[in-house]
Amino acid sequence: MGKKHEKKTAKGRLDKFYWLAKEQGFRSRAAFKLVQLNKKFNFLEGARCCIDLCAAPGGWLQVASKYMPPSSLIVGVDLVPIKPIPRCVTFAEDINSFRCRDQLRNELKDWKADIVLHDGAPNVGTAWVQDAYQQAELVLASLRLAVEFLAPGGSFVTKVFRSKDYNNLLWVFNQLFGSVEATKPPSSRNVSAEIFVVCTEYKAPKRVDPRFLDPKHVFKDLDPAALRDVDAVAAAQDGQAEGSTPVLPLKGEKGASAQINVLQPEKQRRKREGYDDGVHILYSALPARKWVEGPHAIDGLGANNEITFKDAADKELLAHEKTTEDIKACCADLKVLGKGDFRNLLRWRIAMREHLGLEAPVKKPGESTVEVVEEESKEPVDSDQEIGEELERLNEERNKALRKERRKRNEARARKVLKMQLHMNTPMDIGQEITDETLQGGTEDVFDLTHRRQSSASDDSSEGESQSEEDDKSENELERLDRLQGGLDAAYVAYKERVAERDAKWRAREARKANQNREEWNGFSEPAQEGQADDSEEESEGGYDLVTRRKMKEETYNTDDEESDLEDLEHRKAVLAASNGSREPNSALKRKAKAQEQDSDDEEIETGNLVTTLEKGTDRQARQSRQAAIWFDNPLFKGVNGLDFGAGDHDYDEDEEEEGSPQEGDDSSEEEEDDEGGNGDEDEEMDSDVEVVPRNVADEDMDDFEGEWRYGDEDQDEVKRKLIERKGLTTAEAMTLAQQLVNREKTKSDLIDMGFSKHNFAEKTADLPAWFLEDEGKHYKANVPITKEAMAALRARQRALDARPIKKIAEAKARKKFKAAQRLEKARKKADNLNDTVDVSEREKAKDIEKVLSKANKPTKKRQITTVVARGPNRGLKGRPKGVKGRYRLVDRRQKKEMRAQKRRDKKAGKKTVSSTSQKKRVPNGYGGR
Ligand SMILES: C[S@@+](CC[C@H](N)C(=O)[O-])C[C@H]1O[C@@H](n2cnc3c(N)ncnc32)[C@H](O)[C@@H]1O
Repeated sequence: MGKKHEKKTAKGRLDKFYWLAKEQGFRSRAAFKLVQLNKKFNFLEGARCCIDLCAAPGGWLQVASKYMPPSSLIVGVDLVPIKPIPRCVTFAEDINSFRCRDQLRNELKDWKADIVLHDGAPNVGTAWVQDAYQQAELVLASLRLAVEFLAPGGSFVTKVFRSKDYNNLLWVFNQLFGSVEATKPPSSRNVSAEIFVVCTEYKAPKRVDPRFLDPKHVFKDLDPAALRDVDAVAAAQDGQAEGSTPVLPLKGEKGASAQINVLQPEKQRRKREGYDDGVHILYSALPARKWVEGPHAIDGLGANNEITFKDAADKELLAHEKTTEDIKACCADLKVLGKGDFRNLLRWRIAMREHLGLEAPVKKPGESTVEVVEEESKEPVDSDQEIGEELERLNEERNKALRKERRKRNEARARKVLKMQLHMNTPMDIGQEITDETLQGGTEDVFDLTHRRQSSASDDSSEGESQSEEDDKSENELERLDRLQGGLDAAYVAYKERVAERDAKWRAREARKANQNREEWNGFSEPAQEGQADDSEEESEGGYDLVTRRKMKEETYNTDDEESDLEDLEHRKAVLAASNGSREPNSALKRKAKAQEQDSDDEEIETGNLVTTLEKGTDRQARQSRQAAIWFDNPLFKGVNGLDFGAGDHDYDEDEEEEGSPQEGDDSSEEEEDDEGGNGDEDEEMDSDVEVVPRNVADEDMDDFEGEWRYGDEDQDEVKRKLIERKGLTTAEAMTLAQQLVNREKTKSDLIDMGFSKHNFAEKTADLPAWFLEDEGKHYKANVPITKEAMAALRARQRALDARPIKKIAEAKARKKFKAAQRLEKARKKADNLNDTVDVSEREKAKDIEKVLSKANKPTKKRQITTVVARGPNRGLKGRPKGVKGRYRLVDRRQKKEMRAQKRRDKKAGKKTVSSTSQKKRVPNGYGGR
């Protein structure tokens, strides 16, 4: 797919910068153009006052506000109102109007602007030349304002289209600014003819010649050839005193403009030269005789609006038999003719020339009519070849249309298959009942009623309809291929189901799910008990199965309500039916289908996937309502607001609409994305890349906060940072990139560039089967190279993590450290006190301090607990036993023996002696230290 084609589609427009703008909260992708221009020229950082002309939706304003110092004045103006942007003043006005100038004066007061920005694009989409001219005029209007409001030395940044006026504009810029540089930032699409001109060092002349700012003068009277001549420009400037008007070079003789070659209009389009010089008249007529006799046949057709038959000489031609009504009509308005018409006119001209004796008829072998090659125009007109070409073109167009339609159908089918995989759809939707048969190798779609009708109809058709029959055939063939594709997809889904079902884990999961459903829908069993023939069975099935069964009994089970959970069950059944069916021989399948046609409704339900529904729209709606009524019949729903079936449906639609609905002016829907700043369609070459970025609902909410500034949201950065801090760089790829960033092997923009690759924008839906997409999803990924060092770093980090002590140990260590610090602090205070005592000699003081400090450094001794056996005088003792100091524990004899034995055993086993404190807990008889 060529780039140009890509660009035409909405998807082609949503490129890297569109997504970046969305991600970074810019209102349009155009914001990146200013970011990139500023990166190159650095005009925003030092500016205190900025005027943004044609600023809607406000991407440039956001950038200006981000890069300019906090207290700067930023004023934005556009034809359409701009949603408020923090730190920016905006108003809606035409930049050509005096009101705009007055309002700018009002906002700026006595300030002068350091920078004037202009990214304006007129409401384009007409002819290229007109669009280009309007753009050039808009540039001049912005220059007019820049000249009025810019401070000396200020900058003017403007968008210009590469048209014939481009050089003229550049010449004017050069007169007013010290430095003028044209550049195309990377974010500006290559297909767009726009280019940005950055003019710096404004000369601020005391008086500017009004002709500089007058489009009539700048674009019409300036000779581009002279402007390109540097010497001429220099000479023009040399002659000027500062502040006075430079002499504008006079326009030289205009050469004859290239006429539009009516037989090759597409070539003309590619020539972006803007206006032909000297073309001021909109309408011109050419007398028929003059055209026939003249040398420039093709040019005559391109340059004129009409061929007239006013004079007697012309009337002679008008009376000629070859001057048919068709020819007359063609001559009446040349501007509406196509290639074929022009060819007819040229043939008529040759005939007239022969009639007038200006050309001798030239006989070609095997041809009765004579075609004269027109020497003057150097345009040989070979009718056979041309007609052949024309036919070829028409065929090509038709094939293209067919291909497009087919692609659309395939896309729709792919979406349905996807929905089916997500259990959002029924296999009926993709015609699975038909494709199963097709998969068996059958050439006929036996169960396709429409096909049968078509084939029987074709039997009756007459010979005269053979062409339409052929068309039908090719259509049928396409449909058959589509169905075959659909069948393959369905078979793939069935295969996946089978594989999954073989997996024990999957079965367990499904069982759990089924149980949940039953629990959830048990409520349905209650009404079902009312006199149903197969009550017991239904009870044992639970709510879900029950409601399904009831539905099946009521009518054909063929809903396409995508939201319905009921379809899950149907889908499973259909998939299983498909997988079983695919194993049946072809004839058996046909027999089965015939039998089904005769079967009762109930049986149809069981195998109903093979029958095309004949329901009308209203019946279907009524049935769906009944289904919904049964569903919401469940007492579980009682008292739940908004679960009225109809209302629920409506709500859903509304939600969908809201999501898809365009928001306000600057916030766009898909349609708006194709517009330039919401100003209607624009010619692709004129595209100025203002892809307005739609905003999330969350973003809108954020805006509701007063003074909330979404761009560069600190909180978001903080959240991201914390996430990385918490999770760390866990993959070798991330580690590699991080290292490359640190080592300056890669820059931030390199990383952003790497993030956008073919993997982001590959068309993955068109014409591709589901199994392929799934496989692609797994394997079609960007392969980011990793380095040895990154792997080593990750491993080292993992080892360090593994070696980390457990939490309790870490806590104990921290406690120990804390206590040591406390001891030291205490000792320090003591030492200070000692130092302050006056009646002690220095030597003694030093000795005491040393003692205190050494004591503090010693680990504290564990307090000794003396164990005292309660016998003899100590038996039944109340109070402290005699001769025992410090803490003591009174135990009986047996306990003391047990403790000793335990110590011995522990020593033998090499265990640490059980501390007296922990031992204390084990005292069985409740004795404890006092
Ligand atoms: C390409 S958009 C500007 C995008 C803007 N720089 C941004 O970053 O969001 C062009 C804008 O020019 C505006 N425009 C065109 N003609 C205008 C005029 N005569 N006066 C004011 N604005 C004009 C359009 O309304 C449109 O919003």
